[in-house]
Amino acid sequence: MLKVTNVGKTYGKFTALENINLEVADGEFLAVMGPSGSGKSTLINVLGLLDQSYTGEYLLEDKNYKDVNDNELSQIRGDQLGFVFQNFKLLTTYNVYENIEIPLVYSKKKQNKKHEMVEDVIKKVGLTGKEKNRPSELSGGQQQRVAIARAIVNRPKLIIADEPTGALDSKTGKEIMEIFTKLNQVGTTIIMVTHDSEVAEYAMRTVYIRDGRLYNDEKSVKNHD
Ligand SMILES: Nc1ncnc2c1ncn2[C@@H]1O[C@H](COP(=O)(O)OP(=O)(O)OP(=O)(O)O)[C@@H](O)[C@H]1O
Repeated sequence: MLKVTNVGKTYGKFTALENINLEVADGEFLAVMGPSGSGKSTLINVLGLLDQSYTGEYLLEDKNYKDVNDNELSQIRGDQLGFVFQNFKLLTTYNVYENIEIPLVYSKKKQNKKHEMVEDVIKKVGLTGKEKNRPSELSGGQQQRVAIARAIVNRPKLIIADEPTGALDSKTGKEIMEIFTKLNQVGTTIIMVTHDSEVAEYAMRTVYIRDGRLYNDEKSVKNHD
């Protein structure tokens, strides 16, 4: 799915990522753990094609998008990637259906096909009957379900989730992780940032980031100190 080779990122004199090497296979479910400020979001921004100003090489499905312009990049993001964030990032004036439909707005698919795709993901995340509700009328867990439905409606190859359970109580968080597990079981590749080791257990593999460096296991992080 993707290969990161010797990637680095600086903000002025500050090194946020250093010599990152990472390969993620098709169908993997990877958790990225690390303390606050360790570089998790910075890494995810590179992987999600949201930040092009890094050094080293990042290949997504063997392609290097470093010199692609912003317009093309947002199209590639829309076609190939699905994003889920801690604070859901739903549009408050849109209802559930309209929020989920957003990634399909520029798609050339027929209207009835789009409708079918939206209804299909609404069913998958268990929100049937809530189509007309606004986000403010939903619980946190339901809002995250909307965000997941929006992330998967275009059938992306890769889902990038940044602390998807961070704003949820543990029971609701578990329900959300069960949705991710099911998506992974049907072949979706997932990269998830989390602070929570219980949440990371849903992933097949965990990598650790500390001071902008990536480690394959917790022991090697500790040995580094
Ligand atoms: N735009 C920026 N300008 C300068 N420094 C930045 C910028 N963005 C992030 N940083 C710094 O880079 C480091 C890594 O930040 P990043 O947001 O990737 O951490 P994180 O691991 O995602 O943290 P958290 O878990 O708190 O979200 C931090 O020390 C942060 O202060």
